[in-house]
Amino acid sequence: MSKSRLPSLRVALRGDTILTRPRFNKGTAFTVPERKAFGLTGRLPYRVNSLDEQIDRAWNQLEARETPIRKNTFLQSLKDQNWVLYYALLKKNLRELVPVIYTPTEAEAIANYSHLFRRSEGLYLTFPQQDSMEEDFLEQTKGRDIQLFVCSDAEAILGIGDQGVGGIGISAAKSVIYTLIGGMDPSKSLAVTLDVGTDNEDLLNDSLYVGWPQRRVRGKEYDEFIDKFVQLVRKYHPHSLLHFEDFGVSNAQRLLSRYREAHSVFNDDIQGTGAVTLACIMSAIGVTKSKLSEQRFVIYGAGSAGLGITKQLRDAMVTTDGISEQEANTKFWLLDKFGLIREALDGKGKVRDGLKEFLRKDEEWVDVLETKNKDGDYIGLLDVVKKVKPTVLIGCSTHAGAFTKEVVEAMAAGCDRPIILPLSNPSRLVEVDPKDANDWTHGKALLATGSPFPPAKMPSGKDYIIAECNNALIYPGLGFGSMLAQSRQMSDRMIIAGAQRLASLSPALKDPDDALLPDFGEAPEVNFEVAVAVAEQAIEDGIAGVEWEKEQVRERAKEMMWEPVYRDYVFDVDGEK
Ligand SMILES: NC(=O)C1=CN([C@@H]2O[C@H](COP(=O)(O)OP(=O)(O)OC[C@H]3O[C@@H](n4cnc5c(N)ncnc54)[C@H](O)[C@@H]3O)[C@@H](O)[C@H]2O)C=CC1
Ligand SMILES: CC(=O)C(=O)O
Ligand SMILES: [Mg+2]
Repeated sequence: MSKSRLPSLRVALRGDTILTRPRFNKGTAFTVPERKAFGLTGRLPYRVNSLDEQIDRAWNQLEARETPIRKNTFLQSLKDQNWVLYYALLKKNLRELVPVIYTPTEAEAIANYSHLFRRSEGLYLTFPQQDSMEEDFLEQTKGRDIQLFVCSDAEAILGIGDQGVGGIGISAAKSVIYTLIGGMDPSKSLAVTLDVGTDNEDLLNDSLYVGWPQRRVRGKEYDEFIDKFVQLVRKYHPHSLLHFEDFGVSNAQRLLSRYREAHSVFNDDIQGTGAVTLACIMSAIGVTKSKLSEQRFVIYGAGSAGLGITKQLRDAMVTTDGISEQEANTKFWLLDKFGLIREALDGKGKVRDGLKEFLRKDEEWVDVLETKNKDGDYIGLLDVVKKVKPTVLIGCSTHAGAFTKEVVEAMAAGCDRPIILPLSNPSRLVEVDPKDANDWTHGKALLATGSPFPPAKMPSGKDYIIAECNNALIYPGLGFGSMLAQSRQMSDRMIIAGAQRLASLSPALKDPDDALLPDFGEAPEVNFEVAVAVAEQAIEDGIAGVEWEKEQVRERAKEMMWEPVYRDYVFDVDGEK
């Protein structure tokens, strides 16, 4: 997919300034004529390096750091110095380094944000400073063609909860993935933290905490603060994509519904996770040779991800199998902290609004309740698995180890090839180690996890590759496709088109013993295909903002993709800075 040589870039910065701007800095790769033109001859050692040589040196330095978190901080520094080198190094070692800059290691970096802090990145919008929000916003965005904002209020970072201002880490990591895997020009995206305080006691009591050390603002004040930010995005960058990440469950769906008609808004935990899980399930039912509507789904953890997955699967079932929405709803059993979500819990503050469509009838559970003592009306996962005999079990609960041996064995007793997706991140929060699920089901389970895991062993001795069912395998393509088509919305049809394209690339389609999803090492090629499908769908549905035709999508996508290669620079006082 590599492009032919790019035209020279006219740059207005020189001397120390160009060396300290990661977008332009090439370090020892500045050529002799560039060193002369930009006042760098005396500022750099003699030898001119190629990008490959720089990658080798950076890799050696990285290898010398022994722990993942130290590698993460090294890479963070490299990103602050030289974007081309940073992305080229990551691209060359994608499978090894994505876990270092994303889940699981980024969770540790975020949890220690204030202690590891070296340099700011992105846009910090803080509740008590909202009077200057427009000014602060324009300071970083004026004159820039920002096409993507990735924002978080950090209430539910991965599975590690409220991380206050450290949430900038997830916005930044998700932005990096957009570039690395989706081909997004990093100068056209901005990571944003919406610091509305934190309810994390450890952070509130930490004298080194760098965020606003107050309890979280909620209700009307919160909504107004978020709205102020969204309106700035709409006013100054009407064609941008606004990506919401790791908001708390009480706000995530609400904000998505509020803004999705008005702007191209995307909630990754709801829609991205729904899309990648749909693709994974489509691949798994290809192996079991059954239809979506023939599955019985147990979803453990009915928060943003759980509900996003449920709705995505339900909608796909209606579209692909032609059943009614009402009938499709009956294929799901959702559990949350209070156990199975059923009628008796409704009205007691135990069922969130979005879940009401999926309430199970109490009368179905009379026999199970009879086996419990008088006050015990908690219907847990094992009860549900034994009675429902699910074909699919999905975990997005943050409850480590919830899929016990008993649960997994009960599931395997109820169907031939149980589809088990413990999706909670980071790795330590996984509902079941896939190796155990594989052993307990004698290699019958079809497995995928949210963070990377090593292969399991099939009874034949063959490796079973554990697919990584993480929204990062699809959201860069969804976002890139939407931006490419300048779509006014990220529609459900665009998301389904992306998920179908991803599913069509699954290794398990060719070999049922292979992984349920493509390897992360192939994520750039896979996301390119997803982006093409998404843009084609937007054009077909008449919601794209471009003049060109569906047949041109592929070519346009190639032209728009950013690649980590050095361009030749020409000094020009009116050039870029
Ligand atoms: N693989 C992937 O692509 C993704 C994975 N996730 C992971 O899924 C998990 C949940 O994320 P979100 O949905 O964003 O969080 P969330 O906070 O919106 O949802 C978590 C839900 O689990 C419930 N829960 C907590 N303890 C439980 C228990 N013991 N039993 C049953 N339910 C319980 C909570 O009440 C809540 O409703 C996290 O670990 C996150 O990292 C989230 C998004 C994408
Ligand atoms: C992957 C992701 O978005 C999460 O764990 O929250
Ligand atoms: Mg997330």
